[in-house]
Amino acid sequence: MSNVGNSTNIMWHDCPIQKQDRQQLLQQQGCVIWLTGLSGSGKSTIACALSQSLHSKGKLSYILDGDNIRHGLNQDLSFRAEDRSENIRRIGEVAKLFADAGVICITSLISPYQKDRDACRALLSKGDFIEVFIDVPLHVCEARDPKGLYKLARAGKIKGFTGIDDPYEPLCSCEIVLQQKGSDCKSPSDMAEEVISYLEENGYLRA
Ligand SMILES: Nc1ncnc2c1ncn2[C@@H]1O[C@H](COP(=O)(O)OS(=O)(=O)O)[C@@H](OP(=O)(O)O)[C@H]1O
Ligand SMILES: Nc1ncnc2c1ncn2[C@@H]1O[C@H](COP(=O)(O)OP(=O)(O)O)[C@@H](O)[C@H]1O
Repeated sequence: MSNVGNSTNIMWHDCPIQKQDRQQLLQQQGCVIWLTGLSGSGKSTIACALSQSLHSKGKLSYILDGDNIRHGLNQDLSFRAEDRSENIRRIGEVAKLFADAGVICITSLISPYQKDRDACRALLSKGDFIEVFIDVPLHVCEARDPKGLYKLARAGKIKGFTGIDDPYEPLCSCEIVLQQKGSDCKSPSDMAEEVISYLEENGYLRA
């Protein structure tokens, strides 16, 4: 019996069918691909391109998108620093369950704080957390502005908007950097293929 947080006298139950058995069934390695970057950097688009490419290869993936999860599980959370941290923590825990199920879980969240991303990495076994920084400069994201949110933030109609009056802490160390700089124009599917190459080279797409 143990105590975890506010839960007392609880006991972990194991099942004879484990992650390895599910991976064998799926012929892949369950893992978390953590996409992070500014609003408008391309997280959702790249997540979809990646999921489509994996699907065409017969690999099971699932996307946890920040905007979508805030429609349900995380609808009680705002964009204050502590709520963003709780958003990341919960999605990190859900992603861990997907990885344990043997699924390639793709998360698509701004996740602006290094310590929150590191805490999610620490939830998983070594190699199961693949951090991907979508390194697109603010001026490019702002020029895209597909939802008109940067315009509203610049006009002071949204307070605490990432990149404008709220921080984004770039990555110290991560597995993959996808850059969109100057004349280096990569399409979302080019970027997704960079991630696929990493997965293939590191054995994630076989049991
Ligand atoms: N204040 C503020 N700052 C940043 N983003 C905002 C804000 N308010 C609303 N939005 C919209 O919420 C989307 C980001 O949600 P996330 O859950 O990914 O954010 S976070 O990781 O908790 O920081 C983000 O989606 P993306 O553009 O896909 O990143 C925005 O559409
Ligand atoms: N590699 C890319 N090159 C050019 N435009 C892109 C690229 N990736 C995404 N976009 C465009 O940028 C905009 C923002 O993309 P989105 O995936 O919604 O970003 P995020 O989820 O990070 O907010 C969309 O209009 C999308 O079509």
